[in-house]
Amino acid sequence: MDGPLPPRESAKFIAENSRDVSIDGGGVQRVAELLLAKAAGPELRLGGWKALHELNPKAADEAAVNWVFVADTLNFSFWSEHEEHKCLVGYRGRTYSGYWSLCAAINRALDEGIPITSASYYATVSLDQVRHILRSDTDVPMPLIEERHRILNETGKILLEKFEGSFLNCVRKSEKSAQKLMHLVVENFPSYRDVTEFEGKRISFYKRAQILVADTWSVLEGEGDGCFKDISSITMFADYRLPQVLVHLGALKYSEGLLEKLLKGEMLSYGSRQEVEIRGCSLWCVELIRDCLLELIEKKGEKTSEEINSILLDYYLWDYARDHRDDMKGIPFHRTRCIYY
Ligand SMILES: Nc1nc2c(c(CN[C@H]3C=C[C@H](O)[C@@H]3O)cn2[C@@H]2O[C@H](COP(=O)(O)O)[C@@H](O)[C@H]2O)c(=O)[nH]1
Repeated sequence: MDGPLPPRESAKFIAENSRDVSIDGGGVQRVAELLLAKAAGPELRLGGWKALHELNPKAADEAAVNWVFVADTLNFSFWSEHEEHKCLVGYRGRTYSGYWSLCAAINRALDEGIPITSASYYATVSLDQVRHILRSDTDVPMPLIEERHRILNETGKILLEKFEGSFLNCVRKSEKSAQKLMHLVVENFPSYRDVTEFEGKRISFYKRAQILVADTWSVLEGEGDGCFKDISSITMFADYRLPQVLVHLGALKYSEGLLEKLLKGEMLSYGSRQEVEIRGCSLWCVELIRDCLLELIEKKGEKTSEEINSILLDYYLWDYARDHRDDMKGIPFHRTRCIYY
């Protein structure tokens, strides 16, 4: 049986057939202009991954690659029922929420001598140990703890069996192809198979597989094993924050009915029509923003420190969403509880 449509083609197909979500051309242009002002800055460059995020590894060695692998294996579903009542992790004097609470918990475990980034450890780690490692400073635990435990055991066992316990061996098998690495990951690790159906077609987003490739590229600083010749073929990562920020910036629009549903906090199930339209239109929207930005850079002869791709746009927009949480209060994010994003 043929595989699903790749993410970029899936997104184009969804955007062309979407009913409740649409892309606003004027908004796309405005976001591209916002990004143009940053094109030569520190955010829209590969080095930002380390320079702007204190919890990310500073090294570019095997241990750092295995840190990225365990972080992206668990990189899903941090949103809480009530925004003011959520999982928080204190680490080295700062308090972290959401995705960063996961990174803080990983670094806290390593400081405590728990080898959470070693496959030989997490292949057989117990549920109680995972509860301890991911413990929250509030009475709200990190969501889906049981699924995180199951996925750690499953993923650790596969990494030991097929890649001698190190994700760097999987990276090396990709022969510096981002696409090959993405497919190696989804073929070998079931929890990364972010695939569903839309209008009778099998489509894929591969959100965690794509961000894993991107973070591997970033932690290896785009050099050596991380010098992927086709890194610009990786698209933005279809999570629940990017749609929210794209609506906030006016590049994406929801129908009245869908907006009302999201404002009420109703959940959308993984693979439902509206959930797929939100993810697909967001992905396609970022592709259009990238095309528009590259045109503007060309026209203005703007100098950029390196090639701008969808990964760097995604990272920037995700950080932007983090830094503008209050401005975005009125814009709901869609609530889907799943292990894929
Ligand atoms: N599109 C996209 N989605 C991303 C990331 C990240 C973090 N990665 C980079 C960030 C800094 C470093 O550079 C990392 O490389 C997490 N997420 C998703 O967001 C959600 C969590 O959100 P909140 O509840 O607010 O923490 C959840 O679905 C999570 O999977 C990204 O970069 N892009």
